[in-house]
Amino acid sequence: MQSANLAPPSPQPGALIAHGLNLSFGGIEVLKGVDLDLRPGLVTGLIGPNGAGKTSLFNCLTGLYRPTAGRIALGDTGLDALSPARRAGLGMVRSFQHMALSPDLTLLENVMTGLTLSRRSGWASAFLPLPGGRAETQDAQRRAMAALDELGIAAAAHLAPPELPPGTQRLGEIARALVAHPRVLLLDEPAAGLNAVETRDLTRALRRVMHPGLIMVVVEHDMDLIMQLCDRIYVLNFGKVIACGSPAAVQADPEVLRVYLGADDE
Ligand SMILES: Nc1ncnc2c1ncn2[C@@H]1O[C@H](COP(=O)(O)OP(=O)(O)OP(=O)(O)O)[C@@H](O)[C@H]1O
Repeated sequence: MQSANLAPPSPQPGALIAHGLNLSFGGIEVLKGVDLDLRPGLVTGLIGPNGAGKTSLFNCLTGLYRPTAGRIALGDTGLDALSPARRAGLGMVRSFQHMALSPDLTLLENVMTGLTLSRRSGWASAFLPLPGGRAETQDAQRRAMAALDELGIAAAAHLAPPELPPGTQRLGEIARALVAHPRVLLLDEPAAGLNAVETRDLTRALRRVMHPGLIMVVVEHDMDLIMQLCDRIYVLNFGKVIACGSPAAVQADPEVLRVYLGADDE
């Protein structure tokens, strides 16, 4: 069993690494010296009480927020000077809390929008007789259908999101995020608004789509999902990493228990 200590694991090729991240807003320190080692082939959970800094940390990784100190790298590529769009171009995809699908497109079309960045001809080619456009659209449809199939919701491909239960819509959002085969998938509260059965199905689907080249990072308050899905967990409290390790090790960590049992008087 891995121990819940803060010693940084040895670096791994292709990992998403953060070192010494600080973030402040108007003198208030939101992140304090955060180190992360997010590895390909592992699902890493990021947990902590409300306001601990989890979403802010996601925002630093994707480039939405500029840390006041520290370094972030994906494999050999330093990300610090790169815009959110450049980071997305490197294969970093993020789902936002409550990021809805478009109600005016079918589920399949929604997932196809996840390929927009990698299309050569742009969406005009889907409607105009441009050379190569039709083949590209057919390829996008094939890829989107494969993503839906992988998540077990291909039967709903031609329905519009308002016709679908929340769990299927959420899986559709995941399919849209996965369709372009990202290197890094950052999920912000994927179980928000789902019932227990939908959350269980989501957990299984996320486990199924994991592969050795994918770095999956999940911020979530649902502890069942976190404990069943994650290989490693970082626990944040007041902007600091207080524990890191396997689900079993983190659950047994006295500092984590103190924070989660409400005995934290910091
Ligand atoms: N743009 C901002 N301007 C000012 N303060 C901010 C900003 N973004 C985040 N914060 C502050 O940073 C702290 C951490 O917020 P953050 O949303 O990252 O926490 P969290 O762990 O994701 O919380 P939750 O679980 O409730 O989503 C909070 O005190 C929040 O008010």
